[in-house]
Amino acid sequence: MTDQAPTSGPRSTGTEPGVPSGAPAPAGAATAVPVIELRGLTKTFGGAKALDDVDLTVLPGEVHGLLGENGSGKSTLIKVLAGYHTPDAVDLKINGEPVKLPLPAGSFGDLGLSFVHQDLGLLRDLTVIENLRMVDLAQSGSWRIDWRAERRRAYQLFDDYGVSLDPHALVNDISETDRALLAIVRATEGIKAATGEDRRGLLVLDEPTVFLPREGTERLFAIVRDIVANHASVLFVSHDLDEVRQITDRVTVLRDGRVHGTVVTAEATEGQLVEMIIGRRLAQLELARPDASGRRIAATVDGLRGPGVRELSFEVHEGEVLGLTGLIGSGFDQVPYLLFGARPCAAGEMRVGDATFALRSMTPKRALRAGLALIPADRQRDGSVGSLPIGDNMMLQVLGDYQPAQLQLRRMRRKSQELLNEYDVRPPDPGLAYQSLSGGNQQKALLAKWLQTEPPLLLLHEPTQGVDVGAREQIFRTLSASAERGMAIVCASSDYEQLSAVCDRVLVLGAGRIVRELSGGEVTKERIAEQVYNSVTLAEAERVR
Ligand SMILES: Nc1ncnc2c1ncn2[C@@H]1O[C@H](COP(=O)(O)OP(=O)(O)OP(=O)(O)O)[C@@H](O)[C@H]1O
Repeated sequence: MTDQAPTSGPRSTGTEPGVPSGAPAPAGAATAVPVIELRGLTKTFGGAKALDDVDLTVLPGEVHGLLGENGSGKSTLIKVLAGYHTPDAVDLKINGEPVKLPLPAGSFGDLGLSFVHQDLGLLRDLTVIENLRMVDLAQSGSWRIDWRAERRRAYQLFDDYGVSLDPHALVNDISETDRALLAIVRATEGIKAATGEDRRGLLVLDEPTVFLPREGTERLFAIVRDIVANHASVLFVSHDLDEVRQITDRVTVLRDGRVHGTVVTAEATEGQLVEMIIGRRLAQLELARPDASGRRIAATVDGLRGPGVRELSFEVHEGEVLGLTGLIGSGFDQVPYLLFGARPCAAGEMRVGDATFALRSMTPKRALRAGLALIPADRQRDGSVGSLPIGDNMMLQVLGDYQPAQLQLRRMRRKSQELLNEYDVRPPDPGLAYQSLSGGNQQKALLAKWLQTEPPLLLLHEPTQGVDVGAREQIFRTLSASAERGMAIVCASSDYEQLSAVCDRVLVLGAGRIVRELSGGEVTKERIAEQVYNSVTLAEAERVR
C-alpha cells in the first residue's frame, strides 16, 4: 500500500507512469516506457524495515527527486538498485524489461544505470585518473595502458566539464569538492557511454551537492540538464529544497521506509514539501541572541597562511558565531582544518585565552588541549570510527570523565542514550555500529559527541550537510544555545541559509583573503550570496590595492 500526499496540497501523481499536466513534461514521456519501474520494494536490516512496499517510477527525460527525513530509506533504495543490498522483495523493470535483483557486480552499467553514492565510491589511495578510468581499464582486457594518452583524455574531459583537477593527484589529497566533482564526472561519463545513441539510462545522484559550493552546484545542474535533454533520466536525492525545486520535475517522498506520495514539483510550495517530509510545518526560525561583540575575545588568528589561504586575520568573541564563506578555491573551507592542525599550514599565530600558538606547529592533540574542537565535513573519514558502536563513538572524547571505564560502562551508556534522544538520532540505540546509521543521523551523532564537551572554541565545516530540514533546525537551535552559554563558534559553510540562520557575523573570502565582513542586519541569505558572487572582483581590487 502507498500513502498519498494530502489532497489539499500539490496534486499527487501516485506512482503510475505518465506525466501530469502542468509539469515541465519530459519530451514524449506521457506515452513512454519508464526507465525505472519499481514495485513492492521491501528491505529489512536485522528485523527493522528500512523499506516497506515501495513503488517508484522514473520516466525518460525526467529529473525525479527522492526526498525524506534522515533514515527514511533513500540510500537503501539506491543501494538496492546498485546491487549492494539484496532486497527482501521487489519487482523491477528497467526500460520495460524485467530485471532480477541483486544485479551481478558491475552489471548495472550495461543496463544504463550510473551512480554517485553518498560516500562518492572513490578509492582514496588511487589517483584521480585511476579512479576515473578504473572500470574501463579493468574491463578493457588489454595488458598495456597508455598513460600519456589517458592523461591527455583526462585533461580534455575535465576541461569540457569546466573542472580543474590534477589527474595524478591522489584522491586522498584533493578537497571534498574536487572529490565530488570527480565522482560526478565519472558517473556522467558512465551514463553517456552506456546510453549511446538511443538507449535510455538513469544517473542516480545521492546527495551530490553536500560538498559543492554554490557554483559547483550550478555546474552540476548544467550537467543534469544536458543529460535529460538527451532523454536519459536522473534520480536526485537532496535535503536542500531550493535545489530540489530548481532541478526536479517530480518528487517522491519517503517516510519511515514507505512512499508518502509523489507530486509534480512545480505544483508544490516549499512548505508543502516540508510537511510531506517531516509531517508538520516548520515555524519561522528566530534565533535572537544578545550582541556578543562587547564580550571577551575567545580567539585571535593572526596572519594565517596555508593551502588556499594567503593572509587571514580575525577574532571571534565568546558567545559569537562567526561564519566563513566564499567560492570554490577561496580558502574558506580550509580554515577550520588549518586552525586545528589537521592540515599543515605555512604561517600564522592563534591566541586562545592566555595561550599563543604558532600554527605551523599546531597538531590536533595540542588543539584539543587548548580547548578547540573540530567537526569536519567528511564525517565518515575524519569524524568517527565506523565499525565501533554509536555509543563508543560518542563517548571517545569524554572517556577521561568516566574512569575507571570498566566500572562506568552503565553510566556511559546512559549518557550516550540521553544524547541520542536529545539529538534525535534514529534509531537511538548506542549499541548499533556507527556506520549502520544513515548519513544524516551520523552527522547528528557527531554533533552530539562534540557539543557535550562544551569546547570554548568550536570549529565547524558544513555542520548540517546531509541533515533533513527538521533536524537541521534543531541543530541551529543547539548551536545557538551553545553560543549563548559562551562558546565561540567558527562555521565554514557555503550554505547561505545556514549562515544567515546561525551567524552573528560572516567573513566572505576571495583568493585566500577576507574581502567582506557582514554583521547584524546584513547577515541575510541574499546579502551573503551577493557578496560571495562579488568576491572575485573584490579579491582582485584588494590585490591591486
Ligand atoms: N547496513 C545497514 N545495517 C543496518 N541498518 C541499516 C544499514 N543501512 C541502513 N540501515 C538503516 O536503514 C534505515 C534507512 O537508512 P538510509 O541510509 O536508507 O536512510 P536515508 O533516507 O538515506 O537517510 P539520510 O538522509 O540520513 O542519508 C536507517 O534506519 C538506517 O539506520
